[in-house]
Amino acid sequence: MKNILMIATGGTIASKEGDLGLTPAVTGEELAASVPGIKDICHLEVLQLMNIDSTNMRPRQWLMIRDAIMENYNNYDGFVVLHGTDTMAYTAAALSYLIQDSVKPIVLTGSQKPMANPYTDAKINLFQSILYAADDLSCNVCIVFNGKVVAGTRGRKQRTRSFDAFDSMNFPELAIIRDSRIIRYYTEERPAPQNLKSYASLNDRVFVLKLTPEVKAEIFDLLSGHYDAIILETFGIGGIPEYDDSFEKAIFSWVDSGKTIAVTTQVPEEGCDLGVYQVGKKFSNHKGILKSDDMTTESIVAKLMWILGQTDKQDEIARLFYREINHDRV
Ligand SMILES: NC(=O)C[C@H](N)C(=O)O
Repeated sequence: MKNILMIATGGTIASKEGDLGLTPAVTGEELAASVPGIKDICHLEVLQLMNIDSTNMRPRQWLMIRDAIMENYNNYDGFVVLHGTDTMAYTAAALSYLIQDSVKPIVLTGSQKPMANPYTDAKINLFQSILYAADDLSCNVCIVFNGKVVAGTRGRKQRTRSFDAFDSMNFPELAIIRDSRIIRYYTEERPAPQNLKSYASLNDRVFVLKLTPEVKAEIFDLLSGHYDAIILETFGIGGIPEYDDSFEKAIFSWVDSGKTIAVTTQVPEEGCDLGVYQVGKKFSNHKGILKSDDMTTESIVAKLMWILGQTDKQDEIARLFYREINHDRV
């Protein structure tokens, strides 16, 4: 029987109604005890790492989760991280970069309703996550939620209330789970155990700038003292205003000074291509401007924090950015 470590971090799944609203209060042990059938699948142990709403989850907590997994890596066959849904896509992406080529699955899950709610989705999500983590064919970082298995770099919280909270963006779901049956849509290449790579540093000076009509390019100057990288969410497939030259100047001087910029789109699906319209093309081949193609913004944030935690050399930043990791870009 497989040994699975469940790492509890909080979220709605662990929440109770208090005077000020829902807040995490239930332990991982109590959550596991609420779900029938776990003993038939695996031997489960629980580590209570923190108990927070994922709104309060930051890179320092991503590193704590990463450390908990790496410290226990040799003693378990798989890991389930209980996590709030609001920032789960960021954490799943961050873990995808911090722990690469893991033959042992690292599964994130949570719920839209607390475990104690009579109509909760917590039991099935927890059960199916453990089932997936204990399956021989599972590997790498993923989200298991509402019967879907989504690669850790492709998740997005798309709905605030429904049980179907997560979608897999611009990439097929890896599998679906119906009751206790895993139906795989995608055969993952299983990494060789000796190829496991883990990283322990992040640079959190990464900012997402969404273009809106009339936003001022001076924002780049205001950001430069605080951030090393900007992720620019352009219009459509890659439009950047050219009614004057302010954006061109701001963007070129940002990258020419050695800082990082990754260009993406604010449209949720199908990705970015700066080369299509005149309003993007001049940025498409300028040295240092990174093209995000079909990556999610959550993954770009985590990837740049990981890359800038390893290097500040522009060529190396580009090399790592364009390397496909856990299906983050095709
Ligand atoms: N459904 C949830 O888990 C939402 C909660 N606010 C969290 O992200 O921690």
